[in-house]
Amino acid sequence: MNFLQIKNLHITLGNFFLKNINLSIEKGDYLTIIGPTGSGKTILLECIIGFYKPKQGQILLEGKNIVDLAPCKRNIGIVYQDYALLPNFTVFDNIAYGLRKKEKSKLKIKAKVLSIAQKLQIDDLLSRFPETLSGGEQQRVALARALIVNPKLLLMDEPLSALDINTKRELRILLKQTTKEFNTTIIHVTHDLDDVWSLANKVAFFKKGELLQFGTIKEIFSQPKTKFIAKFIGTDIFEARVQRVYSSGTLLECNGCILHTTDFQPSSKKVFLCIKPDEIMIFLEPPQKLPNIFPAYIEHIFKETNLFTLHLKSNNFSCRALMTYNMLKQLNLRPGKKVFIYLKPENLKIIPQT
Ligand SMILES: Nc1ncnc2c1ncn2[C@@H]1O[C@H](COP(=O)(O)OP(=O)(O)OP(=O)(O)O)[C@@H](O)[C@H]1O
Repeated sequence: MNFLQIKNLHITLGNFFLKNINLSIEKGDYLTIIGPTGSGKTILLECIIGFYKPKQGQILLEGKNIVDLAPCKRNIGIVYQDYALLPNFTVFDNIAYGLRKKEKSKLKIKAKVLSIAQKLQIDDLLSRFPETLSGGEQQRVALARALIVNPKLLLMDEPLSALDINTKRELRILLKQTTKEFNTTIIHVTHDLDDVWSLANKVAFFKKGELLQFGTIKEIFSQPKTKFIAKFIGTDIFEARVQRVYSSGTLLECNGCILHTTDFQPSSKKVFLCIKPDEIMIFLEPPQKLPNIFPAYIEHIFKETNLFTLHLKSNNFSCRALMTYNMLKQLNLRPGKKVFIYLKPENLKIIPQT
């Protein structure tokens, strides 16, 4: 039995439809929901918590269909981007708020609040009021308030998006540690692929009310099902033709280059070739006896967060490569420099052109 199973779910809200959603997760899974704006990610969360009733379908939590259960009876917590703390309550009272409905012993409440506040490193803030806290501190309080009642399932709608990069990083670590310790099952809506990489083990991709792909993080990132998903997750896409399928892979023609990949796509001759910028290798001299080596030069180098993106141009195509600062320095890479690109056959993925 799956911990959470969503079966044939249809939701209608005004002119918007979520259509035939099917997915299931296990206890302790961390599912991130991604996709363009307006694709129905929040509506799905709010349907799971019980704010909207589906038109059709089931939401089975530990085998029990909860669609007719009042939100307060579902034992599902939710954390929003804007924290939604009670302004006239201290941090202590905000965290204790939900627990007081279940637990009457003041001593037990105090001990639980202290314990979770310590875990989330906000125990020195307990007497303060929300408006005196930073965004990162408020989000920790919101998280403590959600976790203290030990929800079966915790839903989070862009919980880190209002925070700066460093606070996001710290909170991701805390989120990972705390939810692991509590063995919380999480569904987290985000626009930030760093959240997906650092937190999730499963990913659901939505577009215009449809679940386009659902799978493990490896499946989504290494085998995106459509060109749209591949682009969204930052992969470079090229049109290619299958030349030959052989026992250990496929030979492709792409802009006049012949490429080897270990991937198969037998259903289609015309395919898209996906190259992930973090999987491109750069050499100063052409390595011997390796396939898929192309001379290129560096057009531009851009700094993005703590990595550098190199824009590379070969005779046949342009692509991007991600590098650390150390790598850039070690190879003395700069705009205009000639290099050799190595596209490892295992890293080249193909999807059909439909
Ligand atoms: N109560 C409502 N009644 C009618 N339409 C709604 C309602 N709530 C949301 N919508 C519409 O449903 C669509 C999906 O909304 P939703 O908030 O789920 O998108 P989202 O994928 O979470 O987007 P974002 O990434 O921008 O937060 C949007 O077009 C939105 O305008």
